[in-house]
Amino acid sequence: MLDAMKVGILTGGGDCPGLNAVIRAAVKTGIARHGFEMLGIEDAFHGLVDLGYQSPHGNRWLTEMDVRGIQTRGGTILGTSNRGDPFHYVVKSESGKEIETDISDRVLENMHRIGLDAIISIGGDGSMRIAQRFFEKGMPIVGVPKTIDNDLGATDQTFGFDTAVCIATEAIDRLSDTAASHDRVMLVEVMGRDAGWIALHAGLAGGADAILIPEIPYRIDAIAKMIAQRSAAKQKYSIIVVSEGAKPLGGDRSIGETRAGAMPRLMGAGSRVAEGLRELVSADIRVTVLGHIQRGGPPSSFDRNLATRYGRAAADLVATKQFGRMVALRDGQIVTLPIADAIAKPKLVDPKSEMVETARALGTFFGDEP
Ligand SMILES: Nc1ncnc2c1ncn2[C@@H]1O[C@H](COP(=O)(O)OP(=O)(O)OP(=O)(O)O)[C@@H](O)[C@H]1O
Ligand SMILES: O=P(O)(O)OC[C@H]1O[C@](O)(CO)[C@@H](O)[C@@H]1O
Ligand SMILES: [Mg+2]
Repeated sequence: MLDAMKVGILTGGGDCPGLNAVIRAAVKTGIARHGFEMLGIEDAFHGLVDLGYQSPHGNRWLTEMDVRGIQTRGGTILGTSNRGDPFHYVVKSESGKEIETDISDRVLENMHRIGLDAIISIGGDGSMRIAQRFFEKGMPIVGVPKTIDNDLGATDQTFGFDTAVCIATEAIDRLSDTAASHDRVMLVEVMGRDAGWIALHAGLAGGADAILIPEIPYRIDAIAKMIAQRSAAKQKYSIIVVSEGAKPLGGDRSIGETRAGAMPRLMGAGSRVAEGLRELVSADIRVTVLGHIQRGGPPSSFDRNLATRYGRAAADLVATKQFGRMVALRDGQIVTLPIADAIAKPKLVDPKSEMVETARALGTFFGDEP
């Protein structure tokens, strides 16, 4: 009899609703259909950088019991990391300075030491870039696209996005009540990095008066004019959704902290718009930053099902040894394609898209008109 395939599964990048549903589907399909032994790797690649890594569980063999019912839970039972790319691993030099180094060979050695035959990597653009580099170094790896940002190419949607949009929409609904009651300008800052997907979808669903996305740089005087026009038309309040990556025309994103081995943190886009507006309008202005609320909690049924379909398809990809490929959603169907295609270019909002045009048709302002 052939030995069972040993398959490692890990989650990388920021957590997002639906990760546990992928893990459950891949583990159940892997064990029951393909006879795999499934190793849960802790905190993205950290569990393969150091086989003694425990934070707090360490790597562990997963049974069907371990994944029972977890599709309803946010977060990831495996833990994750958005700092720890093995090709740019951060270590402390003798002087205490943080420096980046390539420890990818160690990850491959450790993988062979445990006897793993394949890896399922669940992650966003950052994780897929890492997966592609490992594939090019000979690692048998398949990808599953996740991220609330929905910025990964080659798939119509990543799981987690739908839940994040639902949370942001609910927040806009709630803030609209206060805005209307107090005649205020309410700014809602949402996540999404350099893509305006969450802002666009939640803003349209919540009937926002303005949506500021990275793909359409804004002019603060134009937003002030919109507020004045609304006020003159007896609409004394305004809801403005601001992507964390939004930027003024000719300006740059609002960046907070930068740390070695991690993407720069986007911070302060909403406050920056508020500060600009305070100089131009007399209305009372408040800023709400939704932050990580968008990433936690139970996934929507759409995300659970998408994640479940992805997890099953990823296990099937491993069983048929189709490495270097990622599962994706295309026109409602689960398909597979090279990971390289998914990372070729980020998926951004097209300012001329039907959805933007629909919002404009309803009077939504994008901050770009005189
Ligand atoms: N699988 C991983 N293992 C270790 N580090 C990772 C992994 N994935 C991403 N990182 C680190 O996190 C950084 C940020 O990645 P990024 O935040 O883009 O994650 P992602 O996978 O795209 O998911 P998301 O965008 O949803 O957070 C990467 O540049 C890398 O340093
Ligand atoms: O959890 P962290 O490290 O603050 O990362 C926040 C970033 O991760 C995401 O939530 C997902 O990529 C982005 O929308 C956001 O910019
Ligand atoms: Mg990303």
